[in-house]
Amino acid sequence: MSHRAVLPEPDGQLPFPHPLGMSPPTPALPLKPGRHDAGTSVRVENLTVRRGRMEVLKDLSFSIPSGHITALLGPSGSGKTTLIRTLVGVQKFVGGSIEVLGRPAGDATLRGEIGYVTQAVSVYKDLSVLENVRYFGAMSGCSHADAVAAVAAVGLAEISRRKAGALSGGQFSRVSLACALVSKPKLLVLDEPTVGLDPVLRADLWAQFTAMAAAGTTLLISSHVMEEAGHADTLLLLRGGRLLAQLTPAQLRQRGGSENLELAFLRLIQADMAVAS
Ligand SMILES: Nc1ncnc2c1ncn2[C@@H]1O[C@H](COP(=O)(O)OP(=O)(O)OP(=O)(O)O)[C@@H](O)[C@H]1O
Repeated sequence: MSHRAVLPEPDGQLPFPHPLGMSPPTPALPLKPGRHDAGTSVRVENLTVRRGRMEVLKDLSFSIPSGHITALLGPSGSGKTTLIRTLVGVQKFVGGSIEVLGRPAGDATLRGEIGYVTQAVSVYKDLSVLENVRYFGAMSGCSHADAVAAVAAVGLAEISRRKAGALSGGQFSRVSLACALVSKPKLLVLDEPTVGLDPVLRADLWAQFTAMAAAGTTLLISSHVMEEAGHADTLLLLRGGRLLAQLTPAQLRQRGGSENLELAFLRLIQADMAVAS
């Protein structure tokens, strides 16, 4: 279903959430060597999104390089989820253009190529880990072996027959990740995947994301945790619906004058506020 063919809800949301999955060229960023770089996966140009009466994204332009990890960071309410929803094609936009993997956001042909893990985990509690992953995999024509591999990739092989309802919070959210991974998406979009996870699990997940990027997957990951930004190749910093900067963690440390990414981001925000006032 094309983005334009779907009637939006009054606040601009599309009437169904489906797991879908774009720009002036981004200034050249010094990305880590050795990663795939087949070009650009997402191009966004002058994107404006309204929810209700509020303009929640204002004239954003950026691009996301293929085969790299891009972290989307910003204070609560800055528009991270809205941006993700727009990229995957479930949120209407009122201005600008978005191209995902060379097609308009929301294009039906993108369905099998984008994995989207929402903040609210959508997993069936009365199905086992493997059954959940097989169910979501079946929608994209994946085999049993694909499902087994996805369960193993998130470290749940040993408990693959356990009901999802009987898992810990961290295990539960990894089932959701396996459901998104099973179809081997080219673009994986994760909305705050590490919320509520302990530091060990968080580190495990980031190691998996890094391995996926090395294998050629493009990842867009939103997070509140600035510490995690250090694992990403590129950072998109949002504030109040505007793109404050797109830069590497090293560039953020340099611009913010601190090795501590949280402090460096805070200084960028303060500088932005000073300019605005
Ligand atoms: N359904 C909605 N209708 C109207 N406004 C909304 C709706 N959902 C979100 N908003 C508003 O849009 C803005 C951006 O919200 P969004 O959820 O994208 O931010 P966020 O950065 O993801 O926040 P958080 O980190 O807290 O999840 C906020 O001001 C929010 O109040």
